[in-house]
Amino acid sequence: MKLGMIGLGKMGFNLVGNMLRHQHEVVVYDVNAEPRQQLAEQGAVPADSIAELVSNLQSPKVVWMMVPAGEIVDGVIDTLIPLLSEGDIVIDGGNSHYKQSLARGEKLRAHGIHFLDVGTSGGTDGAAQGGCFMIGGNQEGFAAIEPLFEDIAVDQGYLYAGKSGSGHFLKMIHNGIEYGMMQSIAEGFELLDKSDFDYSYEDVARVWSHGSVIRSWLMDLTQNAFAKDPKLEGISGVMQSSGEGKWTVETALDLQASAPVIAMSLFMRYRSLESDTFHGKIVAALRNEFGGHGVVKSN
Ligand SMILES: O=C(CO)[C@H](O)[C@H](O)COP(=O)(O)O
Repeated sequence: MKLGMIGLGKMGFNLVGNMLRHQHEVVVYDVNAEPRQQLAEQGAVPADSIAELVSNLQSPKVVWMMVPAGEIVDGVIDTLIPLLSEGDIVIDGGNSHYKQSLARGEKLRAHGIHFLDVGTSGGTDGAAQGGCFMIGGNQEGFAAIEPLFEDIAVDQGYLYAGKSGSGHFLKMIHNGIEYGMMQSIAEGFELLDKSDFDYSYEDVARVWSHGSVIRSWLMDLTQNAFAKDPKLEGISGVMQSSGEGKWTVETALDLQASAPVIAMSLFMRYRSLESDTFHGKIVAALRNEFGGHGVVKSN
């Protein structure tokens, strides 16, 4: 099929490569000219603007957005609306908040445009070789492009989950699980590191990756990371986050559901951004006040 891709960062770029390998025709646009040019060399049709991209498509026009979550998504949708017609399909494959996807679905529905909110997982390799897609939104729109997902997903790696928002909700929960799993793996290795035993962490990750209950892609990636740097001395322990863990915890609070592992994983990320804390000083001061316990003086 023929479709347009807006946003050629790591994920969008690799998805286009995957689509081209499966003989789909892809018209590509990004604010940066370089990835457009690189993909043109692989057979994509480069466009200099969103309007040019849309004019290169046939009805029903299918436009996939792979741009950073937030205002940029709304900006692209506002640009697309006057360029599209009833029955056309807009896909948001980024990590948007599901509530925003619900609202965007409504907005596009008012123009007769189908909207699909698609959570995309599998990292950059998955995007290039076969990813995992969690799809919400208009069922008619999904049915029209299901063959695309059959091609670009790993075997059984796509799911039409239901109404608008359900794809991005599923991806948000997936990322919450991801936080908890990564934190748990990390804590296990921290305990090994603090013990009296002398382990090769690469070997440990390898053996845990083979037949153990905790074997997983994340464990494979742990092995890869230790293979490159046996004690990870080249990187600091600052753990950034881009919002999905926070949204998962906010959702747990809204639902009055308990999600302690995911919540603590999120807070551990925040803690890693600070080298010292005011609350730490207070607890240390109080221990000193009530028990005369020693404090570490600051420089
Ligand atoms: O969606 C992803 C993986 O599934 C992205 O890599 C996302 O950035 C991960 O979340 P965070 O940046 O908060 O760790």
